[in-house]
Amino acid sequence: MTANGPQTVTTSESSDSTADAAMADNAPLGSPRVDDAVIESRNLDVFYGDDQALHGIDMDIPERGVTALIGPSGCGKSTFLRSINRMNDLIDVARVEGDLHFHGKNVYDEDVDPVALRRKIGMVFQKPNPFPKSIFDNVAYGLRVQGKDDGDVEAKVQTALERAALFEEVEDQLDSSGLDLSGGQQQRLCIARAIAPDPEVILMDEPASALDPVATSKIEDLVEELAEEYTVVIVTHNMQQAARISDKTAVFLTGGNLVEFDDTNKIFNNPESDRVEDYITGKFG
Ligand SMILES: Nc1ncnc2c1ncn2[C@@H]1O[C@H](COP(=O)(O)OP(=O)(O)OP(=O)(O)O)[C@@H](O)[C@H]1O
Repeated sequence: MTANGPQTVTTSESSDSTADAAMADNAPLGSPRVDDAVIESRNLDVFYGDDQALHGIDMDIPERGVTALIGPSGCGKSTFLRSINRMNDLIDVARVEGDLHFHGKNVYDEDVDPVALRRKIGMVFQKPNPFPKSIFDNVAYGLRVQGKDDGDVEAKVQTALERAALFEEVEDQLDSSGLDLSGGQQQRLCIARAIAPDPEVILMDEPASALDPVATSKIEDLVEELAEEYTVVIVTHNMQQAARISDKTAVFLTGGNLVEFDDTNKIFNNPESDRVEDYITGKFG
């Protein structure tokens, strides 16, 4: 943890009844706990300076499948996503309290190396951001950082490009710049770059919002395929997209609260909360 990095207060093992009551008050509707959780958020608060962006987030993310984070602008979806692999460490004023467990280990413990963590929990951003390097070098980048630049690198690059549904389109131009690809291809290249180091979890922050409908549909198909092997957590503004591709949906609402978390079918067809129903049906956005 850097001097400017987030501070952590461990609260999940507290037996203090007041703390338990406070957590219960904040508990989202639906089924925030799952049996096969790979990520467990417990009473997670995130602050930017004096402003609190997330309040007591309590949520389990199951292994494999797609978990969608939805909600109006500014409700803290990206902040929560970045908390999972400690990308908020890179924001000087960000501070995290509470626990975020990955396979039972709090990622904010002092002995966790955030760089190693991000190899296990990769990230794809809203705007495709390939490096100004060749297609091959973009995908090989993570492997080289890991010191895995052995004889296997070519095979691993090919596998990652295949998994990202891009290999057939670029196999004759692996030495060309990644920046010469179309927007949709660039985003699939970024997905290939994220999966080359063989992560377990892929975080996606509105990965299709900068793309046209055809490229968006390819990304959606790809997300569903990847979810057979990886745990995918995706932020999206597009409710139809969340309904189409996710298994679980978390609804955050203004003020940084997780209001409801449940199976996607339940959230979209029969939510517990009236506010979630109003949001889903477009009464506010
Ligand atoms: N780097 C930052 N510094 C200060 N405040 C921030 C920072 N990033 C986000 N915030 C604030 O935290 C709150 C949550 O923002 P966040 O981007 O997580 O919301 P979001 O739901 O992902 O929004 P959007 O859908 O518009 O991307 C907002 O009030 C935002 O202004």
